[in-house]
Amino acid sequence: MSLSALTPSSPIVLIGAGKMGGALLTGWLASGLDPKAAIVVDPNPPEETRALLAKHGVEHRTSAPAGVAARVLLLAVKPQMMGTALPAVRDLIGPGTVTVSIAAGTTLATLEAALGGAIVRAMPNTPAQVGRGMTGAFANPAVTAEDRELVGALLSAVGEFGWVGSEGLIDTVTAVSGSGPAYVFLLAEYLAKAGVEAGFSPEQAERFARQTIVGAGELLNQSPLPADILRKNVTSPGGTTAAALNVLMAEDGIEPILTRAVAAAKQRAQELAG
Ligand SMILES: NC(=O)C1=CN([C@@H]2O[C@H](COP(=O)(O)OP(=O)(O)OC[C@H]3O[C@@H](n4cnc5c(N)ncnc54)[C@H](OP(=O)(O)O)[C@@H]3O)[C@@H](O)[C@H]2O)C=CC1
Ligand SMILES: O=C(O)[C@@H]1CCC=N1
Repeated sequence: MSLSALTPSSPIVLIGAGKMGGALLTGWLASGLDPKAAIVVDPNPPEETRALLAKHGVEHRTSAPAGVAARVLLLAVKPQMMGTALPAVRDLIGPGTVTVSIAAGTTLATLEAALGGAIVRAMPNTPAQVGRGMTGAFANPAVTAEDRELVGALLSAVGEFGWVGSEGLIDTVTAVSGSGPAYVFLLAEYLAKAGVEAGFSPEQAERFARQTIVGAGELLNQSPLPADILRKNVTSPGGTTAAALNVLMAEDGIEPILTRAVAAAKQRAQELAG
């Protein structure tokens, strides 16, 4: 099913159009969503979203409109705002509505108690802003095959998309790919800092570190080889990379740290569930 299933009388209503909501809307519009088939509800959208709404003529409301039954209700507010947001959007739900929440931690049980009906929990990430996201999703039993197709089309509009087999795995998606871009950006920051230590100017360090992450990511993207082989291809026996990897792959190196970081993110997702 394509986004043409969404029409002015059967619209998608986006609640919260900040970083993620704005990225999703950008992808939908680029994938052919009729701007008249979208309504955005956000009391205070950021400047980029305001420009996007103005450019495409998408209807913007500061609170949920009356008399609208959404085909898709997409919740993209912070988990901490859900308590306020959920009662305010209940009237947007009709018999054919599928609700999609991208909030970290907010459970299907919470969403079902507040809204009922067909509900999907999804977890995208910020590379969705450039159409290179990774999104995982899990649906409750009320979600129909048609809903799944439509939700899949919406989430595929900003990158890769896949259903996961249990709700618990959404917290794993959150910890690995939802938060994951931050881990990669931190690596870019620290590589640049280490470059300064090793003699670069800050500008040089930023350029060489950034392009290394970009280039390695693109090689990983284009190559059929798995990450460990690509790593080994950089590593000459007895060479410079081996010297660095001896540090990074030591017992107290990057693996236990990353494992702890992902576990901490997953635990926080579970805490956000309340
Ligand atoms: N950022 C990320 O990397 C990812 C975030 N997520 C999830 O996406 C959700 C949104 O995150 P993000 O886009 O980063 O957050 P943002 O703060 O950028 O966007 C949320 C937007 O919703 C607005 N808002 C607040 N309350 C309401 C309301 N009651 N009704 C409508 N709009 C409201 C906010 O306005 P105001 O600023 O005035 O509060 C803001 O414009 C979160 O639940 C997060 O867990 C999921 C994947 C990745
Ligand atoms: O930090 C967070 O809670 C959100 C969810 C995944 C990425 N950002």
